[in-house]
Amino acid sequence: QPGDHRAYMQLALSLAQKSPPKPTNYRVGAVLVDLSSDKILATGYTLELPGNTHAEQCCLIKLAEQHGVPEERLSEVLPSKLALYTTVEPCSKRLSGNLPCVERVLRLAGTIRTVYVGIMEPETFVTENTGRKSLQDAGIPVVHVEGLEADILEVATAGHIKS
Ligand SMILES: Nc1nc(=O)c(N)c(NC[C@H](O)[C@H](O)[C@H](O)COP(=O)(O)O)[nH]1
Ligand SMILES: [Zn+2]
Repeated sequence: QPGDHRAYMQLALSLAQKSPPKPTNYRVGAVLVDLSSDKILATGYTLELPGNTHAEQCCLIKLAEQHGVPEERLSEVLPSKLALYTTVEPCSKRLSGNLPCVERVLRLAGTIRTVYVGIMEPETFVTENTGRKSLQDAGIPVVHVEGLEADILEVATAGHIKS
């Protein structure tokens, strides 16, 4: 129901506000929800975990550690109907060269069923985020949860040098 989506996106935004501002990325929050139980399996925000980590990546790292499996084998241990909420759409390319979150989500296709996003990625670092198409081509709908765009963008870019 729309109300739930908004609540999860609002939670993701509150997580994003914990991210240390940096000029070279966005401050993003993510929540991974088990649709069968409506329980939150993991939360994450940009740079929460050591290394140049993304919000979505932090959710997956935490679950991999909890279950004692590598991230790419999470679909063997997680419930089979999950939804990922992320304030900014998953990245399809990272200037650092690290594995993009779209790839991380695609590895879990069939487990992560839907991706809910607050805004599409701005063009500051990557001019065209091709993630939405990749996900939808893999049968993972990307759904825009409306209403928080201005707040999400403000939080996401708080570390950027304002021209
Ligand atoms: N969805 C998403 N979640 C994040 O937690 C995050 N930081 C970004 N940001 C996307 C942006 O395109 C990359 O941050 C830059 O391309 C720099 O790449 P690194 O972050 O240094 O790997 N996007
Ligand atoms: Zn990412």
